[in-house]
Amino acid sequence: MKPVQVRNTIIGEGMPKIIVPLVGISDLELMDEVRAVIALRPDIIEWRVDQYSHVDDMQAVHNILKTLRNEIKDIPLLFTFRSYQEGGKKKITSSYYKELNEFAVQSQLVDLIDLELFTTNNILSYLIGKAKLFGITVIMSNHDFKATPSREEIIARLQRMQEFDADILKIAVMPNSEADVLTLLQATNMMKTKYAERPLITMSMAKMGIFSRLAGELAGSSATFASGVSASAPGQIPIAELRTILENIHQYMR
Ligand SMILES: O=C1C[C@@](O)(C(=O)O)C[C@@H](O)[C@@H]1O
Repeated sequence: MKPVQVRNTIIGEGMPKIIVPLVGISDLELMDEVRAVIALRPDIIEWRVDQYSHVDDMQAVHNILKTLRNEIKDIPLLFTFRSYQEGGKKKITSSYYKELNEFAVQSQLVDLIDLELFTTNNILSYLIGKAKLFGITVIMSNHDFKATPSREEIIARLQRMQEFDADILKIAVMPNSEADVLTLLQATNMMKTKYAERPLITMSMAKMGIFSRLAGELAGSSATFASGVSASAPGQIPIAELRTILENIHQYMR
């Protein structure tokens, strides 16, 4: 597996990287939130654009994105519009999904972009092409907020992302039993050891899935999401506590 470097952060090497989301809905909230999150020293900051109340106003998105970029300086910034079907806040058309992500890629203000696997094929291929052209790292993603697919299905989805030439492959699933958490961890480890040429990010959500957010170094997930000011998905734990756990595992595991 080849690590991916984004600014000074190397994903796929050493301790799993910690990503903290921004979920503010107004400009004011986002400004307060970004300052608080920077102070928590995340490896990567994710802007969950679907949470932003002016997401359908491209000029507003552009303005706040410039401000966020100025604030966070050299910390890698991930731009994520999470679709409504996959747990996001806002319903938009597929043409606006295309427009928004294309704008982000071309803006030179973001370092990574989240593109969902289950986006219409031609839009997905188009956006990946654009991202490659502009040197933006693509995290391709899939989310199941209801259940955990079989180990084979999880691996198949991650393989499809790799076939699309995504730089990083990500899946988040919901456990309905402890065994489901182990299924996600097994799928991650099988993918990593047998098929993955690129870094993976995997998690089993909610309280039951917490182990998966800590076990990246064992199972093969190269990054994990922690909460900063607020969580963006069930099961995220505060960054300071997560970092202590990951550092202890890193120190005593090798
Ligand atoms: O895809 C993910 C993972 C996530 O859903 C989680 O479970 O931590 C949180 C989201 O903000 C992010 O875009």
